[in-house]
Amino acid sequence: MAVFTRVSEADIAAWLANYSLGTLLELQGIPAGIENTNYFVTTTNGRFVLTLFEKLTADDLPFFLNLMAHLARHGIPCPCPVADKQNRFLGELNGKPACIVSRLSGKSVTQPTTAQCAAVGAMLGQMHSAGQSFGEQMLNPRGSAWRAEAAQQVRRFLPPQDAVLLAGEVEFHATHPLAGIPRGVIHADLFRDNVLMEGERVGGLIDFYFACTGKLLYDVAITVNDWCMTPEGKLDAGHTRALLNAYHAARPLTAAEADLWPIALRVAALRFWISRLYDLHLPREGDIVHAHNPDQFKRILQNHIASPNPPWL
Ligand SMILES: Nc1ncnc2c1ncn2[C@@H]1O[C@H](COP(=O)(O)OP(=O)(O)OP(=O)(O)O)[C@@H](O)[C@H]1O
Ligand SMILES: N[C@@H](CCO)C(=O)O
Repeated sequence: MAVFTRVSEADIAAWLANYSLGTLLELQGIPAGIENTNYFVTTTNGRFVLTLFEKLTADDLPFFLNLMAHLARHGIPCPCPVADKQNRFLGELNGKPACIVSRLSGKSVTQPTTAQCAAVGAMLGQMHSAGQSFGEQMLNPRGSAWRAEAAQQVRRFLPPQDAVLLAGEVEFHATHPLAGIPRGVIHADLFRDNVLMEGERVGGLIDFYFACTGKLLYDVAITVNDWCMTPEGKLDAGHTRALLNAYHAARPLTAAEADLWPIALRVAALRFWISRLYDLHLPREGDIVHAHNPDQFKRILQNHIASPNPPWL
């Protein structure tokens, strides 16, 4: 249930007076999601999504809101923040930082087709290209320092062979960083549940709150590790090639990126193995329990280590 902070029709009607969005027609809580409170808001001017941020603070948010506005301006179907009458994207509602963004159409899929993988690859390539002209920077909060620190903290919960695998991988990536390849704005969490599909086309990319500045190939690896994975934790070669070829047509991959592809897949798997272990064993106070299974990413990581020639273009 992702309505942590209640908003009444009277609350939103008063809040909307700060905007040029017309008057409220309908307010509906959105049950999906685990981080923020989300409502669908329909006004006389259209369909929107209201988000109340439960953890991110008003200091964190301008990067994400400005990024979404930038990408939307470039034609990427991502939520576009609406400015209030003082021309600000960020407001406050019921004691929480809040914003209202455009509502996109489509539904997330769980078993993507080859054509849908290609559509996501193309959209990711376009997003990376459009992101090149975004002027703001954000360090990756789930980068190498975080990996080392979080791995240290979860180590004591693991059986010995998993602790060895984890420590070995953290060390490997600390000494084999993804160097000398293109950087830019990355989504960093483009899993299936963060893409709204309309048949074979992408209706929307959502949930930009892990976005940061990083290696573009790492973002491709995060996306492939979710979209192109079989239930056994191995890459589906057809889906992977479809996604990569469509990406390449939008933002050409380089020879240096080809060389680093196996390592990018490993470090992307490691990041989610660690975060899932951390959320399982060390949940933050007030976190609701959710069912992301760390073992799935352990298996993916082990399979990547065992197959050093993953599908490429
Ligand atoms: N701009 C949007 N347009 C259409 N639907 C949206 C939009 N933003 C959110 N949604 C819907 O709301 C649901 C929850 O949103 P989201 O995934 O951003 O939740 P969250 O709690 O912020 O993040 P998390 O995925 O980390 O739990 C999505 O699955 C989607 O159905
Ligand atoms: N996409 C993440 C959770 C949200 O960041 C995962 O599946 O572990």
